[in-house]
Amino acid sequence: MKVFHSVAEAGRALIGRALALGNFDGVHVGHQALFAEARRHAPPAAFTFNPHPGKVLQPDLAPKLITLLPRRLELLASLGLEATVVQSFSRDYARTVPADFEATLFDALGVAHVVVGSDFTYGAARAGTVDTLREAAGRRGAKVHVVAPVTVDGVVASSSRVREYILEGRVSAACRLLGRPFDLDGMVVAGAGRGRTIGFPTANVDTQNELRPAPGVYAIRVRLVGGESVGTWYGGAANIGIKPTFGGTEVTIEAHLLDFAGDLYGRELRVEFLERLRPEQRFGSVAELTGQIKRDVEAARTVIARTGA
Ligand SMILES: Cc1cc2nc3c(=O)[nH]c(=O)nc-3n(C[C@H](O)[C@H](O)[C@H](O)COP(=O)(O)O)c2cc1C
Ligand SMILES: Nc1ncnc2c1ncn2[C@@H]1O[C@H](COP(=O)(O)OP(=O)(O)O)[C@@H](O)[C@H]1O
Repeated sequence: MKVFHSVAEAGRALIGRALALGNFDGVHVGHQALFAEARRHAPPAAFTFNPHPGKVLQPDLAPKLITLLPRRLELLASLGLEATVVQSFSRDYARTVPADFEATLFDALGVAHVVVGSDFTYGAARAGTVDTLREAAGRRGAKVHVVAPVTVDGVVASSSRVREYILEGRVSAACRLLGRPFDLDGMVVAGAGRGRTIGFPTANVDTQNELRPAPGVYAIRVRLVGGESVGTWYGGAANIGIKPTFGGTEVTIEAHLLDFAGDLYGRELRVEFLERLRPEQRFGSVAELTGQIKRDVEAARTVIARTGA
């Protein structure tokens, strides 16, 4: 997938294409429906903003992102989009009037089809609507396709709903709306070195991702992202929390990989959250904790076998 960091850089590359518009945080099943619709009309491409407009316009209220830009682009590429335009979003850009945004799409980029969700608005004060977009397209012989909200088990797929689920630790519910497990990438850093001594070494994952699941114990899949054995998957059990048994105060994300022995320090991992197993607890002794971790690992094996990981 080609990534253009401005409309000027895209030049004539998107002429006649079907362009899906949105922030696409999380690239959930609703977003995926937009790309599927685009594909029905012409070679598909996406137009998205970075930073997220909320971060620029209301930094204090801005949500934690499900996907940082590199992951968002990776997902868009995996869905078969030919190109994505990443429009840099600023307070200045936010003043773009609807007619100028329309000119960007249909005159500068020259796309033949635009695909949006039914609640799409654009331009300063969100004055542009699906109706004004349709008129602007019609005047140039282009078409607008509006995709109805996608629901899963009666829940409308939305980035804000996915964020809510993740923050509540409801990672299997998030998975249904994302169409894949929620994941985060991070580097393995050193911890207190206690894991090995209790029989469950854990990779401490230092992530840049803004959103993390609520504290608790999870069944996970882990993929090595860079270096040796890239792409290999391991099942695992993760703890997100402060390790109250040891009087910890800082929240860490640690992953015990099943059937793995080796050195992970300095490696990059992708951790996929499959299912929440239980809340984090304070145990009266290390023996009680390790007894419980054994049971967690067995529970994780069952989940992983069921999800076909
Ligand atoms: C599956 C799993 C579940 C865990 N559950 C808890 C827990 O409920 N309470 C707790 O205090 N620590 C829990 N831990 C964290 C362990 O205390 C931690 O892995 C161990 O102390 C090693 O820490 P270190 O990496 O800082 O050396 C869990 C770890 C794993 C892998
Ligand atoms: N099955 C495994 N799962 C996770 N890490 C493992 C595993 N086997 C070996 N390791 C290694 O052990 C390290 C964790 O050991 P641990 O004693 O918990 O130390 P630390 O507290 O520094 O993370 C990992 O970073 C990794 O290099």
